[in-house]
Amino acid sequence: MSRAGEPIACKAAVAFAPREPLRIVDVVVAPPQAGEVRIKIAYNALCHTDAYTLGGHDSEGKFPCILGHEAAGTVESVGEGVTSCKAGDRVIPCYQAYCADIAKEPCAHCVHPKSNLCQAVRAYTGAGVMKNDGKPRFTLASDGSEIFHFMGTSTFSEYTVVHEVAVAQVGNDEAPLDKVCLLGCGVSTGWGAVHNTARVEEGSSVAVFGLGAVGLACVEAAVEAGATRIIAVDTNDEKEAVAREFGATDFVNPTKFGDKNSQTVIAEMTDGGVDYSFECVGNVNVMRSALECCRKGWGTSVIVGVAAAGTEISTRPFQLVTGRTWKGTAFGGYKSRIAVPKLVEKYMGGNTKLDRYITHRMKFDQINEAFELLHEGKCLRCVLSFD
Ligand SMILES: NC(=O)c1ccc[n+]([C@@H]2O[C@H](COP(=O)([O-])OP(=O)(O)OC[C@H]3O[C@@H](n4cnc5c(N)ncnc54)[C@H](O)[C@@H]3O)[C@@H](O)[C@H]2O)c1
Ligand SMILES: N[C@@H](CCC(=O)N[C@@H](CSCO)C(=O)NCC(=O)O)C(=O)O
Ligand SMILES: [Zn+2]
Ligand SMILES: [Zn+2]
Repeated sequence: MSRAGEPIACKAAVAFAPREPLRIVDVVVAPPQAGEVRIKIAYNALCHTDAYTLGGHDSEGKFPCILGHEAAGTVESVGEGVTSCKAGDRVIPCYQAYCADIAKEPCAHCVHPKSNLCQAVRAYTGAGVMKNDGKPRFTLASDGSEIFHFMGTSTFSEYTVVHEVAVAQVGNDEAPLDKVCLLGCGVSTGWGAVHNTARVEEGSSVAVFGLGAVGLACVEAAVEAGATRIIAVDTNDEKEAVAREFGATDFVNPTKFGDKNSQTVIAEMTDGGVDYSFECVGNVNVMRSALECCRKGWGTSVIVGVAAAGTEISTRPFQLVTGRTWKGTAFGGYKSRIAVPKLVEKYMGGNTKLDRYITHRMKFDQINEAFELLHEGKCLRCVLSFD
């Protein structure tokens, strides 16, 4: 029986306050308004950014909220005027929207070839509300109080409401949602950081700092781009095996460098520095090392990690005067709604390591255990199922 136009009561994992475990409670999800889509979420993975916001490090973090932004599901119903998807479509919610083929007046970023930072709904997703009326669509079943959205996706709920501009079609009917949910954030971001943001060329040398799913996706893409030296850097020795499996040629652990810093060690290993580096940790000191381990003259460092509120990056300006470039990337530079179905096809073509990032599977109600695994460095991606 269709529940279109009606509120839906369901389970969600609510973050009531920073640094508190999520609580699975009954919530009410309002019907989608104009330009909105209600999605039944099937699978979620945890990204470090969920942990970062739950940890109280996000200057945009609002509580209580429903976290989650790496997921896949099926459209339950759509609001007035929605044309790009319909009930029953298999979709991936995208925290990074794309409005060019939907909005009457697309934003400047969506029409510009150099940006994927759609601004159509960004102010609202940052504030944890929907654009139409400036309110959330979630309320607590127990007392009717409002619960904020997160990153415009809030996928840690059986049902969520997102803006139409944030809904990517899976496209391929055969694509397994329990795998392609990963394309909603971390893996796509690492692939895109290498191919779109840095544009790593054949024969390059690369250093990747942080070997979670994002960093390993950088390693995977660097191999694909033809990099011949890939130095994997992590403080956890247990990451060496998986880094080498993904194609890293070297592994180093900065806690074992003694008096030397990472930039000195990597410059020595490469006779002057790497062509490209990727910071996939979210630590401003590591960001500095990642920049400074790049080769004078042309080395480029890409910041992928998300650093805590209040922190700032620094380096000697001389590092840039002498030809290094410091860049950053959000969702790997992919224009989300048009890129995601292509990434699904790439996966279906069989030439990716996407399955390998899934190290754990759990039921949705084990979500706090999944967060613990992520913090302990024991998992790349844990996929949570609602069934
Ligand atoms: N820019 C984007 O669009 C985007 C997208 C997804 C994730 N992120 C960010 O990317 C980062 C990585 O995400 P993830 O899900 O792979 O995280 P993760 O927690 O799975 O992996 C982080 C890795 O960094 C390692 N590490 C910790 N401190 C280190 C140090 N000082 N030096 C070297 N390695 C260190 C850890 O051992 C771990 O292996 C996070 O900051 C996340 O918020 C950004
Ligand atoms: N809210 C934080 C910034 C968080 C951040 O940088 N998010 C990344 C995506 S992380 C995905 O796991 C991003 O894409 N940022 C671009 C954007 O949010 O528009 C803060 O306020 O510092
Ligand atoms: Zn846009
Ligand atoms: Zn993420």
